[in-house]
Amino acid sequence: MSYLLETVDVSVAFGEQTVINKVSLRIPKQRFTSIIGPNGAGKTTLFNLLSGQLTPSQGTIKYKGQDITHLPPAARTRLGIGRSFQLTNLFPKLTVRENIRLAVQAAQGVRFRLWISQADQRRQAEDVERLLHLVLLEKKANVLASHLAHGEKRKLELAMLLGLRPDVLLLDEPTAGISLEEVPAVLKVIESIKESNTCTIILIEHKMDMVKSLSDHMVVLFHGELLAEGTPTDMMRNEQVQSAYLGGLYKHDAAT
Ligand SMILES: Nc1ncnc2c1ncn2[C@@H]1O[C@H](COP(=O)(O)OP(=O)(O)OP(=O)(O)O)[C@@H](O)[C@H]1O
Repeated sequence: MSYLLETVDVSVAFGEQTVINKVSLRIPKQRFTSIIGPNGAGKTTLFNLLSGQLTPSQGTIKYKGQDITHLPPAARTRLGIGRSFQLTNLFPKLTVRENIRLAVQAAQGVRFRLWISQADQRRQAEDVERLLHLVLLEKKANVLASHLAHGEKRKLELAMLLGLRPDVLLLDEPTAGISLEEVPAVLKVIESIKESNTCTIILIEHKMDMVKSLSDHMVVLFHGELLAEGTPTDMMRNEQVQSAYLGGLYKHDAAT
């Protein structure tokens, strides 16, 4: 199996507290990997290491075999690592279609060109419509982003990320903060992205049940350490994982 992203013995400490402790991970290419673990396990910190918001105090991060440990976030984005940023990248006064068009144009580098060919324009328009369809926002294409419900904003954010044509998509709790009724639609969009087979997806989530049917591979973090990894079925059966979630090591409704 080929691996896209790899961490080798990566650690991070904030003051006295070691938040990620010697984590070695290999993320398989073109697969759906979920990083799960209870609150405070270190999931977001690990994402920050992958996307470049944080530099590890120890260890190495590799992307397509290249050492990216000290590359800043923008350089990683250019290499094809796309990360969702909890709705901060939307333009509220533009319509849904205009928002997606901006992302598609950025990927084609046409925003800074004075002239673009008709073929490029056509390709751009086709891309925008394809993404609108993929994230189930066709009926909202002409609505201002600021007028969307929270779950719809999440879907728009996904379309914009995909517009940038990433090789790997880092999704940080994509259903967090949205209403229960909207969760299935957002999960359906994520499933469609998976089925489109265009990129490797890494998602963090603290509720195991939410992502077990979507995931090919699961990584379980606990107290900053890699507790276990494997298929969702293996993880559901794994006694250490069960006790981390259910057996009093962690008293929360995280597994439900
Ligand atoms: N910038 C920071 N400074 C100090 N401590 C931090 C910082 N960021 C995270 N932490 C601590 O690191 C630990 C892991 O946090 P992190 O956000 O990575 O966990 P998580 O698994 O993503 O949790 P959640 O599911 O609640 O988002 C927590 O104890 C948190 O308080």
